[in-house]
Amino acid sequence: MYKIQLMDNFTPESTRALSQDSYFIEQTERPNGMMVRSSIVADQQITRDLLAISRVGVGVNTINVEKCTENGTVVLNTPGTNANAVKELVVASLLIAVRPIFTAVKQVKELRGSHILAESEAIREKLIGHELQGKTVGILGLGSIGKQVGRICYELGMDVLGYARSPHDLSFLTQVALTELLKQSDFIVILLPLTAETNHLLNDKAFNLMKSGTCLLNFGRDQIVDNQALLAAIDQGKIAQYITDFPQAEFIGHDKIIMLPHIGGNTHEAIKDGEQMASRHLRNFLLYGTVRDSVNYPNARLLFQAPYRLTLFYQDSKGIWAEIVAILAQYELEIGDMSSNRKNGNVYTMIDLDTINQEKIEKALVEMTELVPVRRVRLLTKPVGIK
Ligand SMILES: NC(=O)C1=CN([C@@H]2O[C@H](COP(=O)(O)OP(=O)(O)OC[C@H]3O[C@@H](n4cnc5c(N)ncnc54)[C@H](O)[C@@H]3O)[C@@H](O)[C@H]2O)C=CC1
Ligand SMILES: O=C(O)C(=O)COP(=O)(O)O
Repeated sequence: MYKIQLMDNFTPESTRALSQDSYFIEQTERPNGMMVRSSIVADQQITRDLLAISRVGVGVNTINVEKCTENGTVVLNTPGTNANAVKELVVASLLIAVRPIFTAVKQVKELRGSHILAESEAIREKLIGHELQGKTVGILGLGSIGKQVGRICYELGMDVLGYARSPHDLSFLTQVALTELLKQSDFIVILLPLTAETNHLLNDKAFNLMKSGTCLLNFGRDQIVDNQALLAAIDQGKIAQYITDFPQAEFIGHDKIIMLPHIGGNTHEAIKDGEQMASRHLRNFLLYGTVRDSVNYPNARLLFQAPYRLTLFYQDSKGIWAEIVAILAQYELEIGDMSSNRKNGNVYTMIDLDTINQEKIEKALVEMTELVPVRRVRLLTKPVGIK
């Protein structure tokens, strides 16, 4: 039985994949698996018992991934499940940026009397907007969301620039260096994760490169923008409008800043898809050792044909594999089938075993766990019902 802790409110249907036969959902201080949406996972919650954290959503800045990696805890997420939701809100925000929609609705609400049509005709003069067509939009981050936003902006008739670390072959946008994107764009949309590299990526230097009157949209994370530099850029006229999905105290009441309460991925469709994918990922890792969509483990899949499976997660260091093989040989554990994959200096290996001797496997597990580069060793038994 694996103990699963649900860190946020999840619908019963979405956690159906966590079958009651193999899982026990409870609030416990030492769970083996965690399902989390936006709650912060505290460092002390990353205990030795914690095998996996499954994030419903994409950003993992609320989880200490480095600590999880050292602890051998896999961190899984659900890329793509909320991409359409964010894309649609970015389009709405671009339209809000060019058309005085809120002011228009407010002014019409204030109209009274039988001449409402004539009166609304009269207020139109001060409600003239702009069009997106023909303007240049620069997209920072060409992942699941960035690509979708790029495509729809192209379909809206915009010239689309994109910034990414590696080359992408996307017919609807031109990939450029960051400085070029900042210089040429009328609209800049942040769709990057928060990392050490992207923290305050938009600082004084970046704002100085921008055109006067640029409109900035932030759907990535708050800290990608240096707030003080942004306020100065607004004062200098570099930024005409800032629309962010991450409210900040220092922006309250600012007439050039629109704040949304982190609702980019907040649709019933995206939440349902994300929860289902996260619970499937968690179940497949706990039961079969399968890894899909992890930020710290490499992807790994192996048909579970033998009765037993050994999984090892270890630092990729010289001689480690020879040491593991020596332990297998010493305790007469014969490799049936195996898979081994690398990511960011770590290796994840699954070894299927046809037969084990209980006493010997226990000793082998202890010795493997004691190898310095090894972060996590697990012995899985083929679940009943799997052919
Ligand atoms: N406002 C909201 O509700 C939501 C916000 N997000 C945010 O948007 C981010 C992106 O989401 P997805 O597109 O789904 O993720 P993704 O993982 O598909 O894409 C992220 C992209 O950013 C790129 N990237 C990372 N560091 C970079 C750097 N230093 N320079 C250039 N490119 C870099 C990656 O290579 C990847 O292509 C998430 O990490 C999250 O912070 C995501 C979903 C909802
Ligand atoms: O997926 C992400 O990174 C998001 O920002 C969406 O977060 P949420 O799942 O809505 O708390």
